[in-house]
Amino acid sequence: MSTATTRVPAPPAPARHPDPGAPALLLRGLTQRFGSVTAVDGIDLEVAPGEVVAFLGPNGAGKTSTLDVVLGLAQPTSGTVEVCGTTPRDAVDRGWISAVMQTGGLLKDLTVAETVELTASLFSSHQPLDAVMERAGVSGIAGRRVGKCSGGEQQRLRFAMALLPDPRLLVLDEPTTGMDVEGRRAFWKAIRDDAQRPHRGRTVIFATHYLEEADTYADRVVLVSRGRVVADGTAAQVRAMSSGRTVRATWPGATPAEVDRLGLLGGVESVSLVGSTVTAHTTDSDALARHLLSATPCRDLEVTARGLEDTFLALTQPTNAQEQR
Ligand SMILES: Nc1ncnc2c1ncn2[C@@H]1O[C@H](COP(=O)(O)OP(=O)(O)OP(=O)(O)O)[C@@H](O)[C@H]1O
Repeated sequence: MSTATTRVPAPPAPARHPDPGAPALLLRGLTQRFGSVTAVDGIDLEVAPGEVVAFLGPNGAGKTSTLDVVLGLAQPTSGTVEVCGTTPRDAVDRGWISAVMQTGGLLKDLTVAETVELTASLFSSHQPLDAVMERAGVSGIAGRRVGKCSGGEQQRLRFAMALLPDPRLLVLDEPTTGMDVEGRRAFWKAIRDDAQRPHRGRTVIFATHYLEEADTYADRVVLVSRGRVVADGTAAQVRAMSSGRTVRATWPGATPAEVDRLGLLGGVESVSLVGSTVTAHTTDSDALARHLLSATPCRDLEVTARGLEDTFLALTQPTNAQEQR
């Protein structure tokens, strides 16, 4: 009988760095259903290395369901996800992706430094502890017990823990919920300073329902509603998606019927009357302003570009037809 043995090739050594040409994140047709609820409804998204992306949407838009799949915490119903060119699980194992979640993961009797040290012991290799604490802005509170740290300090500590493997992709799920203004500012300063360090190329994706956070801290805003991407671009581009302007004026003694008739003018999308203030959204503000100043007793006329908030509402609020479904 032959005793020939079959040589089994050794598994390839783990790559220490992701393929530089691979997107930091690639979602194709990502769908997540929970029973009859479609939480994520076919999301396609490609994020390049180094981008800071806000995943913005109202409650229940599907942000957490998407990020859970990206982090390998859940399997999608259908569609594909690649993190740095590999599967989420593999990316987690290699330390290429890590997360700052809203809650959990902290023991309140340990100090900040002990927490970072304990977390570091779980990695086969990690960044120097002093360096991650410095970058996350917790060096000054190294000896403080976690239970005595404010919400913002605890989030910066989670950030320090997430930096230990020096991840290429950092995922933050509504990281500043419940923080005061100063805590939010300090947290975002630490995140931005880290992302802007030369040659790091760290990609950051953060879920938020704070418009101002998306506007201020993200290079790119991906607006999601009902499990779908409804806008994608810089904050300025997303704002411009709901074209048009807001025209506001004081109309003493206006009747609802008179104000409703403004809706018949070309370009007027909506009009409302509160007290004697008329507010209209229109794609032709010149024509509406001319009409208000010449054919009505309106005064104190104001024309403003739509804000991100108007766009957010316009793109995420259900239409009547959707409400009736
Ligand atoms: N495990 C689950 N079982 C059933 N339904 C779920 C589950 N997880 C999420 N959902 C539903 O899926 C939808 C999307 O939820 P998800 O938490 O992803 O939204 P979100 O944008 O993160 O919202 P929030 O900002 O409130 O956290 C919601 O309708 C939610 O109730």
